[in-house]
Amino acid sequence: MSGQPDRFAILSPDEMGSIDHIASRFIPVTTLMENAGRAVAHTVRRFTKPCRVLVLCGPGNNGGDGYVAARYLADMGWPVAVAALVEPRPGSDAASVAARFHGPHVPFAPEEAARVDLVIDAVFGAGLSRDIQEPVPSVLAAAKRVVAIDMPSGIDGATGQIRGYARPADLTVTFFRAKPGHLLLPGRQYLGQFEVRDIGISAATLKDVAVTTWRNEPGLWKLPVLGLEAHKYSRGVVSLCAGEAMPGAARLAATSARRTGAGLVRIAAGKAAPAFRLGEPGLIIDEEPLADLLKDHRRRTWICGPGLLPEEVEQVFPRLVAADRQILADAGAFSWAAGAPERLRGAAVLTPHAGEFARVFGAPEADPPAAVRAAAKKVNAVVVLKGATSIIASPDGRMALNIHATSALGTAGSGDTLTGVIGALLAAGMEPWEAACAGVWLHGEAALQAGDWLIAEDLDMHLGAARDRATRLQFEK
Ligand SMILES: NC(=O)C1=CN([C@@H]2O[C@H](COP(=O)(O)OP(=O)(O)OC[C@H]3O[C@@H](n4cnc5c(N)ncnc54)[C@H](O)[C@@H]3O)[C@@H](O)[C@H]2O)[C@@H](O)CC1
Ligand SMILES: [K+]
Repeated sequence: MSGQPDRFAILSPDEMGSIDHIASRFIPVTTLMENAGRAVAHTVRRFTKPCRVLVLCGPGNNGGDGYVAARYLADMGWPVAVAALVEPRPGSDAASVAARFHGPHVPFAPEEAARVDLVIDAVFGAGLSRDIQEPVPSVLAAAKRVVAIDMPSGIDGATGQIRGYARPADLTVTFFRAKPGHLLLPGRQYLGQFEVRDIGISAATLKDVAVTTWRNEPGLWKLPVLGLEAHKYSRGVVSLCAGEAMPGAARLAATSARRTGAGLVRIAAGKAAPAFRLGEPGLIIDEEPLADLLKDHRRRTWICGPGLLPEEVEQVFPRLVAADRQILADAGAFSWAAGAPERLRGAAVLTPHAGEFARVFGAPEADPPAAVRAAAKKVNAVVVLKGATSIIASPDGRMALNIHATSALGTAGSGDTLTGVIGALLAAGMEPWEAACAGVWLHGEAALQAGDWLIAEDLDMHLGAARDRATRLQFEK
């Protein structure tokens, strides 16, 4: 796809399979496997002092990596045995590396796993194609410590979902690039320490697969620069629709938009104006009818939803669409569009949390990334599914996964703050998917700085420092 940096690429197991296939034109699969197994052995050596190891090997190439790791550890003098769930298919690459392990083979049984200090899980990786079954769960459960190769067996690399059973690992070593299942929950919680190791595959191979998914980091996007001639209109005007019921939500969004560099933030409050007049002196409150406010074409970006009741959204959202405004929809907009996602067509960005997403589009079930991508296509808008791992999907197919955040963001009002942050970046002229990605990262960084007991208002005070950090990081290679 477009020019997003390769270093942030995330590859689905199928895409990784294509990369392996392309790489194997230049490097034999057995060499890739050799590199993978050696990388695991070296990572294990750094992870723990020498101890008794059992390597659990499955029938495919993940098992192949396991046989190689076993040989390297044995060569280092560690006591190592292998237990094969199923022997690799004769003539396969895995069979060829398995033949080079000359140490002991023991039964694939819980007693064997319990006897050793460390189990290396090379049962299934990218090839996991169905729920795992006994004896795999009992054997993994009996282990004292586990190092997983590529992915803890049972975690779906594409979705992070558990296929039947998974045992949390203490260390997971994957190759070349992370997979979605490493970032998405619950998979992310099963990795322990996580390492991505080079196995000799060139980044140039990424050009041959259409990468569509990236880790959300500065450099995936770049923040607007404050030019010498900047003025409040060039920096961007953010307008918010507000109501009487929950003025706090609109104020939080307005303040964070101001703290994210918006030149001017105005609240279209109508009858609710008195509720806002005693607020921050730098906020402009408009009482005029929306139709009059929309005559001002400098007011391009509108936030619609925080603090609004569904019937209030009904009054304003269609008019904003008719006036061809750039709309960021949140909160009340999702109650208004419950079960009717087509109502949100015309918005540029939607920022639902899981409950709101389910209300509008249905629950994402077993494949959240696919569900968010489908939702973005359906409404032709960028959709941010907010959560511990936020998923940011564009209707053109690009998707970013954000883990740069903290669960301390699970506090009232932090979603309104995010809306303001993204609104300001939109108003500054960032392309919607990039604005959404940057907003989610800045919001996460502000929260990391604010600490575990943050309240939504605290985030504002850290947005400037979050911006500085993003600006530094976005030019790193
Ligand atoms: N293809 C390559 O060039 C390379 C692959 N690598 C490794 O190879 C792995 C992928 O290898 P494979 O594609 O062979 O896949 P796996 O080794 O993950 O598993 C595939 C095998 O497991 C079986 N299987 C899948 N789910 C099962 C279940 N629930 N119960 C029982 N059997 C099940 C399949 O029928 C197949 O025989 C990666 O995870 C990585 O560790 C590395 O060696 C680097 C090079
Ligand atoms: K594994």
